Amino acid sequence: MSEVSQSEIGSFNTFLSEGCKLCQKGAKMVLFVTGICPRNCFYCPVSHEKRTEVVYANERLVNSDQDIIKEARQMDALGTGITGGEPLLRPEDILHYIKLLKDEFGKEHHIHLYTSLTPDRETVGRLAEAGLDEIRFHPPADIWTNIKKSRYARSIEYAKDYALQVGVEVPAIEGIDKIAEFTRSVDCFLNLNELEFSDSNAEDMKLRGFVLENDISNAVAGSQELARKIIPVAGKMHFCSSVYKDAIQLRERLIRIARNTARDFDDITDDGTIIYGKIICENDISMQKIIECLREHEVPDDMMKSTPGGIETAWWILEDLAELVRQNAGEIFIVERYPFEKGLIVEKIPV
Ligand SMILES: C[S@@+](CC[C@H](N)C(=O)[O-])C[C@H]1O[C@@H](n2cnc3c(N)ncnc32)[C@H](O)[C@@H]1O
Ligand code: SF4
Repeated sequence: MSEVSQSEIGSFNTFLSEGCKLCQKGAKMVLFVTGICPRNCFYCPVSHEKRTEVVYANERLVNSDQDIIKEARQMDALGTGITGGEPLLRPEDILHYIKLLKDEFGKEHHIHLYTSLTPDRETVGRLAEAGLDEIRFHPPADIWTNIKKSRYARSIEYAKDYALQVGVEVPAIEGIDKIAEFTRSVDCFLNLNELEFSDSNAEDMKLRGFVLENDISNAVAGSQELARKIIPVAGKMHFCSSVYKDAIQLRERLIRIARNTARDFDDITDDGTIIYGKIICENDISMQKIIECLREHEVPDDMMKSTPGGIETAWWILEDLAELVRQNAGEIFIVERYPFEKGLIVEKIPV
């Protein structure tokens, strides 16, 4: 057995694909291409609203190529994971997006694709030629016992012929021992996701007797243990825990966005949110008076910004000058919010 590395929050692996390494740094953009899918996995996490012909780059609804480029720039993405629904229902769109991202960000921008289909040699060749770096197959659970004789085995061989990094990615449920034997025999990596409850699958999962592991995540009890059991038979494997996915990857992505978009006076927290001071001004005259007051106290112009209805500055400047500013201001606050344009406010503390 290869050496197993573990994180303190449940993930472990003997191998990490390039796509996973970038995802762990929060440097992968998620490009969701069509919510339509011909499969019917009982554990499907795709929300009912998204099961239509939509494209999202992270949480941004995509109406044009520029939306994708903007989102990738905002988070300073080093790569993209293309997911769905079933993205290969839209092969021409996928080829277009791969070329778009490679043209814009260079060959080094790493792209991986999820699919539950079994593309033929020509399709795999076109994906590879467009620049795809990694492909992860998701065979439905009812064929796991016969996977060696399935079309997945063929598609995996095509992908290897075209020098793609190839893996199988499935949730850790009963039957993964068959998948582990298979991935070892064809020498591709195996990614196991800790099975999770979501709004879209909760009813089906409860009916099948699945229960939550604890109160702090959506993880299903027993999924992690199943994954641990197959470490000795799996070759190159990685188990991604629910907490890891939610807590660490999201936090790393927020921190990247914050570093890329924060103004000189924003403080970035360890959670990837930003903190600043906000002065509400009742009219233009009071705004002007406050700007003059800040300047008199040697606050440089790049440490304050006029916004509709107010002025934003560093939280510590606001605290220092609170008594002076208050004479002309409406309310004054310290604000913590997500680092996007119009990002959700986490907390607003009156000063
Ligand atoms: C969300 S799917 C998206 C791409 C595509 N629809 C597919 O299933 O391959 C990506 C991966 O998520 C995992 N997955 C699906 N449902 C899950 C669930 N309820 N809990 C944890 N992982 C899940 C599967 O391992 C799958 O390969
Ligand atoms: S293949 Fe993916 S999108 Fe399709 S039903 Fe299964 S989990 Fe959902």
